[in-house]
Amino acid sequence: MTETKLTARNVDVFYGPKKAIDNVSIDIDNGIVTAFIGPSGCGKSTFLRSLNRMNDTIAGARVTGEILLDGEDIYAPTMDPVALRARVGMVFQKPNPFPKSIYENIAYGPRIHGLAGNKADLDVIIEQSLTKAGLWDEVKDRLMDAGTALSGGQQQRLCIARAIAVSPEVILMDEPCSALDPIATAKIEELIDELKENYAIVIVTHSMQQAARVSQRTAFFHLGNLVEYGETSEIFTNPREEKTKDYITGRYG
Ligand SMILES: Nc1ncnc2c1ncn2[C@@H]1O[C@H](COP(=O)(O)OP(=O)(O)OP(=O)(O)O)[C@@H](O)[C@H]1O
Repeated sequence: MTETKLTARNVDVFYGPKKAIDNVSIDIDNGIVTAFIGPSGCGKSTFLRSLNRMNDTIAGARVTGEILLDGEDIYAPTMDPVALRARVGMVFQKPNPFPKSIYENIAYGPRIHGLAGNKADLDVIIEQSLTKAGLWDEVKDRLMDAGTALSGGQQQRLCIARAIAVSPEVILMDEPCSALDPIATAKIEELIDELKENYAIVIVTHSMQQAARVSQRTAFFHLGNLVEYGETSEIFTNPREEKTKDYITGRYG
């Protein structure tokens, strides 16, 4: 049984006068991976960013409608966006470790959110986060090395560990494998599969094969609209909408 973690109701997103997302409503469940697919420019990243108020950081971007996290309005004036982004973490297309040690990359979040009382607590969080991200064995003997000295795939797992370190409920991933080779991609996909037990995961991907491999639900976007949303197996074998069928059979996009 899954439970709804995030609910979007009638969400529009504008960049200045231009509407990039048009009246999207969707429920995103806990314990599964939800994939956002669709042709370039259809609004996948824009909608993803609205789920943890990352669009707040873009001048001219405006979100209307309602987005609820466990029933709580994330755009309410009482919601602190920094605290929200710890609960709804994000991993980007290009791995973006801070120019600091592996240790400090993970320690930063728990420190600013007051999650560790002392160094021993922090050490535990760091080991646990790196273990969950499948990176501990590779880095345990060089935690003071620069995060940027790791391979691209390791850097992406470091960024996942950094997101995990602040105990998020949701992890948003915006094309997390697009800068990685197939082996590093396979590792991240395995990791996503393991992590889904404990989080709601949303992944934007250009790869339909990846969506089919990692997700249980798929949302197909086109020109700012959510065209179809359902079980991934249904979307890929028996889509209801003609537009979805055209996209998954490679007719455009
Ligand atoms: N910062 C911005 N300022 C103005 N317009 C933007 C901005 N970011 C995106 N857009 C526009 O909003 C629309 C949706 O873009 P978005 O990046 O969300 O699509 P996408 O489906 O994620 O695309 P891609 O798959 O190519 O990454 C596009 O028309 C894009 O040009």
